[in-house]
Amino acid sequence: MAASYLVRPQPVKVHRGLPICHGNAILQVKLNSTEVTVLLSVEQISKSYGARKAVDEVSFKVQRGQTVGLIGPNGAGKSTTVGMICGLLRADAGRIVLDGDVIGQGASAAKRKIGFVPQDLALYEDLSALENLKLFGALYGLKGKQLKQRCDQVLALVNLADRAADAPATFSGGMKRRLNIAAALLHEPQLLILDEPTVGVDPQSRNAIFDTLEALQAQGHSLIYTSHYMEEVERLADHIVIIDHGKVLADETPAALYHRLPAQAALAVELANEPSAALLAGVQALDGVTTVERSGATLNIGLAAASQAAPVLAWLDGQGHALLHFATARTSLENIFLNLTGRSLRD
Ligand SMILES: Nc1ncnc2c1ncn2[C@@H]1O[C@H](COP(=O)(O)OP(=O)(O)OP(=O)(O)O)[C@@H](O)[C@H]1O
Repeated sequence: MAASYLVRPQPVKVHRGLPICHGNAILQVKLNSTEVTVLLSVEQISKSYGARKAVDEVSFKVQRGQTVGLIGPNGAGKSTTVGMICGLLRADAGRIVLDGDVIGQGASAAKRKIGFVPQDLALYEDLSALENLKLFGALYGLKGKQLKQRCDQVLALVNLADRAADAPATFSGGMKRRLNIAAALLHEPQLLILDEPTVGVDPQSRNAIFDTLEALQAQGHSLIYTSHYMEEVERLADHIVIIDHGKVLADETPAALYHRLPAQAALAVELANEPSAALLAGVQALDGVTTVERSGATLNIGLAAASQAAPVLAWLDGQGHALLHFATARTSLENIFLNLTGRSLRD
């Protein structure tokens, strides 16, 4: 809250959640630094559509300069949650505080601090990319030299400067999405919210979107990124909020989530012959083995630590099994949802 400050601090540059202190700017803050770095506080928000509770007492925070990944399967409540944060939907209960101001219905200064990239593209297909941006910029009250300057800056940021004169009708899905991101950045929001920005986008364009988002992160922007792909959220997010049936199941750093997984490493061993049930039971009984599955002649083994791979291989060798091939890998965070719910993130 603005009232939390003894003196409102000078603009403090942040990078990935850490304030970069200039002079004694940060010393002017009365309360502890944790409160000062919180940009968005989502506090027990709920929303029902008729009898269906889409969002059920969801809480999380976004620190300045941080990227929060909001992940959950289809229908988990992600879009409803970000819709309430943007003030597009009214929460039935709870409150949302952005930079000290409560987000409500109607136009407000607080909402101007948010840039929103919705799931459905919002572009005029037949206007040029630049004309689209000029239109959105004008809606935000930008004009003249400032509007032109911001259009050029955001086009460069999303790597579309050379396509400024072309219409989105001629763009790939990924390029349209990047133009949509550019439009959301025109008014220099403090928080950029992207709702599943890679849906319907090919892998190359997906990488171009990630490049854009990583450039924004390097500039100290704060992001909320919703997805049902764990590897996307893992790549981008400093903090991951897992949501299912409208409820928060976990709210942690990727590293902390990894620690919640029983298996930290995966070992795949291809044998000359299909392994017997007795062999599977033998592997399962070894120290550090969390899971064993058989796929044809390959054993897929979950390990509590990567260091347990060598004793498992030695044991198999000792049983007289010819090992044709083996490979180890870090376990995937994708498994955390399965671990928390017993279901897979995607059907
Ligand atoms: N306008 C609406 N009217 C009625 N029910 C809705 C409406 N919008 C969403 N829902 C329901 O609310 C729940 C949460 O939907 P929401 O779109 O927030 O989930 P999501 O996690 O964003 O899913 P997706 O990844 O499919 O977009 C779902 O059960 C959905 O069917």
